[in-house]
Amino acid sequence: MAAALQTLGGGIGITLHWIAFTPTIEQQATEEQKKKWLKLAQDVAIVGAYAQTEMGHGTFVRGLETTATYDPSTQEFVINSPTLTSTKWWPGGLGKTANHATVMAQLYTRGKCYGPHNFMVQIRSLENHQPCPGVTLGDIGPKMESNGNDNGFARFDHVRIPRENMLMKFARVEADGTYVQPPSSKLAYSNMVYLRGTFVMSAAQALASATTIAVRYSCVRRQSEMKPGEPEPQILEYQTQQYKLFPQLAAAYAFWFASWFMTQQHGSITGSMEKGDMSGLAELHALSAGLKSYTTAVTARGIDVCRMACGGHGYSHASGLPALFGGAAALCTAEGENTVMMLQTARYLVKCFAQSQAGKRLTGTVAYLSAVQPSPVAGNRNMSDLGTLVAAFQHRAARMVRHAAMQMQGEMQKGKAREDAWNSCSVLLIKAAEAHVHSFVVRNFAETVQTVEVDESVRAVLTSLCQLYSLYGITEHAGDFLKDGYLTGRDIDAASSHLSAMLARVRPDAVALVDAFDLHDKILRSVLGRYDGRVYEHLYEWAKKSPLNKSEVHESYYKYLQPFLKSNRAKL
Ligand SMILES: CCCCC/C=C/C(=O)SCCNC(=O)CCNC(=O)[C@H](O)C(C)(C)COP(=O)(O)OP(=O)(O)OC[C@H]1O[C@@H](n2cnc3c(N)ncnc32)[C@H](O)[C@@H]1OP(=O)(O)O
Ligand SMILES: Cc1cc2nc3c(=O)[nH]c(=O)nc-3n(C[C@H](O)[C@H](O)[C@H](O)COP(=O)(O)OP(=O)(O)OC[C@H]3O[C@@H](n4cnc5c(N)ncnc54)[C@H](O)[C@@H]3O)c2cc1C
Repeated sequence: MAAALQTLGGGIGITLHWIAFTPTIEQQATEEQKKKWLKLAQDVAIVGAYAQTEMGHGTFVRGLETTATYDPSTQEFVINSPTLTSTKWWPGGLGKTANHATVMAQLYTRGKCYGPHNFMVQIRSLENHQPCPGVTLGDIGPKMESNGNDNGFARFDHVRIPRENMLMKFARVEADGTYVQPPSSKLAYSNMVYLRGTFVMSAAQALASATTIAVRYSCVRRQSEMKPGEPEPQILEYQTQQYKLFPQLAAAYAFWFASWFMTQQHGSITGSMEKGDMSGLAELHALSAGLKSYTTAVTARGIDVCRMACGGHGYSHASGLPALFGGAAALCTAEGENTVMMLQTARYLVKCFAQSQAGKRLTGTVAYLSAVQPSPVAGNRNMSDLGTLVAAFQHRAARMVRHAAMQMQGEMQKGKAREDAWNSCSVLLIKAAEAHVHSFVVRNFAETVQTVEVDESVRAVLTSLCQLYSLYGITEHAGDFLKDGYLTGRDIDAASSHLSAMLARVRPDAVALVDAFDLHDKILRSVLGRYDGRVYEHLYEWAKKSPLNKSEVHESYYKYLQPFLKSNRAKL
């Protein structure tokens, strides 16, 4: 559902009801509260927004200014927006659609602040949809994309809600105002972890859509002469076109497989957390934050590569690519800005590295950090072997994590405070965390293709795609692999020539590989990416529907151009 809604460009008022509001009830409400709100939400008898971000703070959740102050005399919370910057700003559907919102606010009880917690607040009347007393609501105005979604603002003027409206699955406030701690203070953020995980699938779907459009169009479009006098070839025959598109196609597959892993990991770790075992929370957070950041960033860049690969027609809204880009750009910022998210992954990696140095054997997605040897053994590597490629990515990531962590340690030994050392190493840390996530995506891709049992030929083509993805990553980041001599210049040359071979090998299957995404024309909404390939006829039909073509002579002619031309002619 989440990915399907985001395919609509994250673009309708009810999107956040499904992807954030309802899951927040599922994850943060007690059984009693679920009985009250979950069915209403599932049946859309109430419509909700997820109201966390404020005008002044999005990233720094601890810095939110909205307050929820408990009043034991009435057993109510008072929700208040004390400053302009505390105005809730951005939540999807908040402006005009929602009549309820889960509101993240600083919880005060018995004079003490316990940090951000979630509260269920009714914001509009269920009778006439007018804002409830004390609530000011509105839309924040046009955005880069997703303008069918009324991202909104909300201000609360001492709005009273019953005590039972605090989502109390983890933390509680008793009737007398006693605060009961949750098993982990970060459980109030569990819905963000969930949503970040779903963004990985949204990224995969967006990149799959863009590559479907660009690969299909590249088979329809013919341009130039490859050999003098011969018919114009399909532009997909040009190696440079394949080099633009096939790495994006491979990344779309890699991200689907990563999203499957993420979903499975989320289910298994949250299952353990339900039983009181919180040990997987840090890894789940680090993995979801890093994957969200990496996949959405690569997707946004990849969609733009697809746009340019479609030449002039790619720039037209008829291609569907500008809208896809706008949607992917939102994924880079929403649900945790990408740099900030990658730094969270780096934070986890630095901790794991320190544990490994102290002799602890690491497990899960970071196990390789203790297994990889710091001193590389150079040699003639078989750069078409998937095992070799996976090992190379792990070595690169382990070296970069070690380098960033040691650099930080060095700065601290020279007397810098930890926070200052962190900031001055944060570019290195980001790169190390990206290398870690990249290495995870490669390994997961390689492991997934090995499990394909249905058909030998399907496994073969997916293996080629996985090799292509890995070799492209190595040639793009050659310096990282060469730095400590793990790969040699000859290895990189071998990687480049294997990559060229893979481009040629994937070419005959390229259309089948995008058709396999099974994206209906109604979902793609692209003239260039039509399944039937009838691009030119439909481009002409599409243009005829342009609002400027409603009349033969546009009204602006009579208003501006005609008098202007007349006066110019009179001067002659
Ligand atoms: C396009 C269509 C749909 C769009 C839908 C969009 C919806 C939204 O955008 S909803 C709003 C989303 N907002 C965010 O995602 C806010 C991002 N910020 C944060 O999540 C956090 O504040 C933070 C990750 C930036 C951390 O803040 P910080 O104040 O520096 O650290 P804390 O004191 O809060 O954390 C200390 C400790 O806890 C770990 N941690 C942080 N978050 C989580 C988490 N979700 N789960 C588990 N653990 C978490 C953090 O790593 C620290 O760990 P230690 O290193 O062990 O101390
Ligand atoms: C399309 C869209 C939909 C959204 N929907 C919702 C919604 O439904 N509900 C909701 O509550 N919110 C929503 N948001 C808000 C969104 O969650 C925030 O915009 C996002 O978390 C980023 O926070 P920010 O705007 O404060 O960015 P900022 O943190 O101000 O980022 C600005 C810059 O500062 C940098 N920066 C900030 N902190 C650090 C740091 N610690 N270290 C290094 N660099 C840093 C960032 O990397 C970035 O370059 C939405 C946003 C968008 C764009």
